[in-house]
Amino acid sequence: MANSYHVASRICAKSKQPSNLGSGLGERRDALSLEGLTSSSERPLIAEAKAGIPGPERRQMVAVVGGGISGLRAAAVLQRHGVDVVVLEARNRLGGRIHTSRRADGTALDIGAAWMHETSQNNLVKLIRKLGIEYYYDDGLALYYTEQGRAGAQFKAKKICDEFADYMDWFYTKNPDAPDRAVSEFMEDFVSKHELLTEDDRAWAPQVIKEVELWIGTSVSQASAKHLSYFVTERNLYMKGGYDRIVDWTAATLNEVPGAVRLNHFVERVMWNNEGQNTVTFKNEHGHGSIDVDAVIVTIPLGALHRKLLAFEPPLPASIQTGLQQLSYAALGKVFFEFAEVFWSKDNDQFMYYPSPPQPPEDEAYGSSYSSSNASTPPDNILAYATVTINLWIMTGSKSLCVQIAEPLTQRIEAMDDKKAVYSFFKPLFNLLRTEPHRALPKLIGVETTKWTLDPLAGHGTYSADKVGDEPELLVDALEQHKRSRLQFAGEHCTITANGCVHGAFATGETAAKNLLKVFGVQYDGGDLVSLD
Ligand SMILES: Cc1cc2nc3c(=O)[nH]c(=O)nc-3n(C[C@H](O)[C@H](O)[C@H](O)COP(=O)(O)OP(=O)(O)OC[C@H]3O[C@@H](n4cnc5c(N)ncnc54)[C@H](O)[C@@H]3O)c2cc1C
Repeated sequence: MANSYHVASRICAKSKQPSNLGSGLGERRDALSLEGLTSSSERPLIAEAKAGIPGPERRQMVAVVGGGISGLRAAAVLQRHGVDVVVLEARNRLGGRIHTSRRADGTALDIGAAWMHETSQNNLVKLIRKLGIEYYYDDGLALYYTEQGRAGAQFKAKKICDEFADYMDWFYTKNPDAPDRAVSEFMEDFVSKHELLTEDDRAWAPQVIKEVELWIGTSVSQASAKHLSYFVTERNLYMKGGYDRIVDWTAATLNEVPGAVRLNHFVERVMWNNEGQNTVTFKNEHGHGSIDVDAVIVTIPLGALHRKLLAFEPPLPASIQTGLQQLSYAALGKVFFEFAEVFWSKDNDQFMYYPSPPQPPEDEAYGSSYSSSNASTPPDNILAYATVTINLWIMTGSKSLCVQIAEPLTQRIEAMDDKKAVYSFFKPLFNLLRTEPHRALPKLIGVETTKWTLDPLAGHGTYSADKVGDEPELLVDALEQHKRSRLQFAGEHCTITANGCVHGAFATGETAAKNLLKVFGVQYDGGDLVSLD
């Protein structure tokens, strides 16, 4: 997630079934009740829309594959310009990787996106007041922890990470053709050559840089040094009132048109060409069906495209295929723990934990301030990983913590069904977060784990990430080359600016719609409150 930060201070199987796996914590079944029409009744509807008026005055019909924020925005912009749209969404809800779970009292809990990032440039912020959405800027100071407890002076290692990020940026600007390297490898090199660092600095800076794992969703041993965006200045706005409010606003005009939004429609195949005869085949509860349209916008996640969840006939242009391959997909996980009492600091928005440096050989260890444990192997529990724990007591008023983790740990934890085992794994972290007078941890009320990595409709992950060797601009360049095509793509992976983010995805939906308006010869109206230009 190049230009954003998910925590705080800082992109066929024809027979594949829709899984409707909810990515955790229950699907929202009630919000949109439009059930898919049967394939037999769809055909006359579409045929009606396309029939009769030849030439430019005939209304165009666009199929949007996927009802996440990018697909909904694309469809809404086209609809506003008089284009007929049909959004085909495989799940029983809209929003995709925006998924708000609501309690009986209305309290919102976001299982997917939870923050608006880059708030100074993010036009979606304008919807906060307009829609009266409760929000919280989590600018409060974080507390830092290591295996030994609350962190001390060694956390000037954070400043060394800032210096390292500056250095990487400068290095690749000066040497654009230098080979890409893993962030962790580059960091080891940096600290070993830096003459003015102490032993502590050299040991801890590579641990502290792991904090970026919680923004990008992948480990520093996989992350690209060349493309790492390291942001520490932006503000982040927590969507206390629930991100689904933004989805509902985006989908509002679509929901007014019967048949424009079809849930439980799993698209299997897109047959496309640039002459205007495009066909989308799908599966729903009634069986298989197809829709003939003038153009198609595909918004399924990058991870789903990688796994060929959807077939294209003819195959995609080579440049788009290459672009898709040269961008990776990552997995941020969230684990929610509810307790009977708040035993952690009520004053801090979040708690950052850094794992101990690897133990040096015995004869070098004397006098060092590495791990207090004598184990030469890291513990097989949460203390071996960098985590950020979100204080939901402050955010939502619930006696809950949300621990955010990155791959490969995300896959491991999300595959665990035994909640007791999950709690045991995380307990050492909670012991560190205890404040007086809590000598023992209070009763655990509940544990919930996200399931994005088990979800084919989310591409078995959460958002795009630049891993070593990736060339993220290739996909964006390829999409630009094909901007007059009747097959468009949108989604968080289709942008460099704000990629991986809700506002980035939203903007790509608008861009895909504008591209098709040009193809159709329809004048763009200049945009609305939240348009980028
Ligand atoms: C855990 C997590 C935390 C995040 N945190 C943040 C955050 O704090 N801030 C932020 O800005 N962003 C965050 N993001 C990223 C953000 O949620 C996404 O970038 C954005 O929602 C993606 O929107 P999209 O339209 O590109 O894709 P999606 O929302 O994934 O929409 C694609 C849709 O296509 C559907 N689909 C898939 N296959 C088919 C098919 N064959 N037929 C029909 N439909 C199909 C899917 O069900 C889905 O609804 C987070 C994401 C996750 C998962």
